[in-house]
Amino acid sequence: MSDYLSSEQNVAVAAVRRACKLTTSVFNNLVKGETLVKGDKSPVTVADFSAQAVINTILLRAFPHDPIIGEEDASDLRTNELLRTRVVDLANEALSEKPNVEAGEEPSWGIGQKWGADDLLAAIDKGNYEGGRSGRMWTLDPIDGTKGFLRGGQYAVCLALLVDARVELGVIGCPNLPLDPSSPDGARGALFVAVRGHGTHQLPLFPTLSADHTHIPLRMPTLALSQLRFLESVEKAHAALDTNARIAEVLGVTEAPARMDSQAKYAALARGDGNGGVYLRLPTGVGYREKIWDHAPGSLLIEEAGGIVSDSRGQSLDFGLGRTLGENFGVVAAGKAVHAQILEAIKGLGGAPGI
Ligand SMILES: Nc1ncnc2c1ncn2[C@@H]1O[C@H](COP(=O)(O)OS(=O)(=O)O)[C@@H](OP(=O)(O)O)[C@H]1O
Ligand SMILES: [Mg+2]
Ligand SMILES: [Mg+2]
Ligand SMILES: [Mg+2]
Repeated sequence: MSDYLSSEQNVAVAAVRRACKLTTSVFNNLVKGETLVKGDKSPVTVADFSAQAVINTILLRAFPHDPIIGEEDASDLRTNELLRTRVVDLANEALSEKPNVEAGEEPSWGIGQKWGADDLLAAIDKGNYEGGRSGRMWTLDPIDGTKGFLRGGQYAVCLALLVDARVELGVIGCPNLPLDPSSPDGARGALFVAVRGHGTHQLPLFPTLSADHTHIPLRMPTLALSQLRFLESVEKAHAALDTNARIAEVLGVTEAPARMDSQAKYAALARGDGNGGVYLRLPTGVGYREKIWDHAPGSLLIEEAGGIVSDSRGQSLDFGLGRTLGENFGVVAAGKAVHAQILEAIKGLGGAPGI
């Protein structure tokens, strides 16, 4: 582990691990009937709320002055007692487990104890920061790929530290991603840590041996255009998948795309899984603004593994505009050898929705 941001790395890794243990156990005991419908119609589960309660509780005790931009807020919990009780119990189960000293956990982070409902709801609501261009702030997506989570597919618990609108630390827990991409049916649960200037590393999400704390460096493979396989969203509403197919044709990419929910796509790309080579997320043309917690940690995973991330027009992602990426549209994440050619191909399709 690099010395730069070492205490932030320790705290973020511990918080993400505890949240992933919680989401895994919620899934195993699921519970499909407990899905809520939010105003935006996206499914929100007890796991989202309790994972945000766990991570924010830890961040608030470890770094009391850092604001947090989190996806969820506690308003549904204030009016729904059954849901509130479930979330409080789940969060406390995850928080009260005694600190794992070998993994660097400390009691002063609010772990090894139980918290009251008021404290936990307040912790969730601490994720309401508006963001901005200066200072330190965390972004949190307690479950990215909610739909993937519910269908037993890929999802990710995603945390990032921004300093003056630049991502300096990204931590992503992927409970359902194979630890070793060459054995897709082997052990699942991978944790990814990227630190600006210090690379992207992988380690087991649920360590059992001391050796499991060893960070393994990741480097994106150099692939030619003809070798690429597109990584893309599962949900048609989230990206213009038809346009991806046209771009594949223009570029001579013949492999069928791999569809995967969540920022697990960035992790798989950073690791070079199945000759990924590019993650293409083109806007669907409905004016959707991407949320910063959906891309902050993932984009650093790619940059620190040697790749390039931009929007679909070639602009850098701007994390300093608030809770959304503002005038950035879509995302193109790819290896250095092919990123520019992919942007050219997108430009060539000028009339496609949202481009
Ligand atoms: N219309 C639209 N366009 C683009 N993106 C959207 C849109 N609506 C939602 N979202 C965000 O997509 C996040 C899910 O990530 P993915 O698209 O990579 O996964 S998947 O397609 O759902 O499988 C998802 O994150 P979670 O809500 O955390 O699951 C959303 O923030
Ligand atoms: Mg959501
Ligand atoms: Mg998300
Ligand atoms: Mg989410």
